Amino acid sequence: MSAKRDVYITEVALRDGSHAIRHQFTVDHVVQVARALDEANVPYIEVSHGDGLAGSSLQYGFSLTDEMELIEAAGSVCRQAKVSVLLLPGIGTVNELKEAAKRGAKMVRVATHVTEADVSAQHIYMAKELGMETVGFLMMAHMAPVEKLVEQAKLMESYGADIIYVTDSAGAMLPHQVRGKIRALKENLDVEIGFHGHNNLSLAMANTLAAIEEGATRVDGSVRCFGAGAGNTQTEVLVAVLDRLGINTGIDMYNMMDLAEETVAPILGHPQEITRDAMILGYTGVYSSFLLHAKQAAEKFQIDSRDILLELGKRKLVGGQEDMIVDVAAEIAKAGTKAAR
Ligand SMILES: CC[C@H](O)CC(=O)C(=O)O
Ligand SMILES: [Mn+2]
Repeated sequence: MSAKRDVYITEVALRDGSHAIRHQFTVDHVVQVARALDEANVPYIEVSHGDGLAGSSLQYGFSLTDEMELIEAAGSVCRQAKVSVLLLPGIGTVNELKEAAKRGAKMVRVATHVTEADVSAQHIYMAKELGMETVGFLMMAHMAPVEKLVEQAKLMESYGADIIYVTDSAGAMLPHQVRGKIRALKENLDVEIGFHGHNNLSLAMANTLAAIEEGATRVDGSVRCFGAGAGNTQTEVLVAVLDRLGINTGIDMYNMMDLAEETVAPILGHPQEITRDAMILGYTGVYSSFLLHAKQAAEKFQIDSRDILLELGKRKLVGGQEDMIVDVAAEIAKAGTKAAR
């Protein structure tokens, strides 16, 4: 396997997939998956609560296992892969970042809403001080026009980020929109550009390819689509498609396929599909991680989860507003009518 990779894939199942199983990863899950990913020569493996370091809470859902234990366990079985963590300033602090670095994390993705990059400065400075590879991760990128995205990305670059990601958190972006955003970042920044997609409109692969064609050299995938909503770009399929395009990821396709089928499928527990709820996430531009919260609220108030999701989209809720999902559900139930479609 050649050492030079054209595109670097970050495998996010052990972090984004946390949303899909209500943050119930065990050390055994993480060890099995991380070891196999490392053997498949995946360069980066992200491990954290789904909402990033310190996400374990009433608001976001409690983790079964302390994420620091999971981070350490992943690092202990990786020979070449680097363990990455996600950090949302305000949820995680520099203290958790330092602890994650101590436990073996080598990369951090400092994630903010697409218009709030200024809150990432302190965490990016600290990550650099800790010697970590540092990524600025601009979430809900569909909500900002290109000029705004560029402005925010430049802020993160000015704080010292090595890489900037366009993050399609809702799986709402269309390929021409991904192209426009990645192209603008390539034209205006000097750092590497990345893309993180969700498959709610069945466009994660197309969007990832569009990003790569425009010059992204960092992309995310989750094995077996093990991520929030309908999941992310399916890593093992992405490896195959990029290989067909002559783009070297350095990752062993057979190893990835075996991992997906034999290890990850049983952990996920159900096939990852574009369900009607997932489709609504992409259609209306709602955070993929809101899916299970909305389903739970729908059950509680005996209403259609699509009505909740549509209303969340209309109100343009962003990460951190999970508590409002129940409020919206209560309002819909009280009104006794379906929210207008
Ligand atoms: C809430 C954090 C979120 O899951 C990060 C991410 O993967 C995304 O925005 O897509
Ligand atoms: Mn995601």
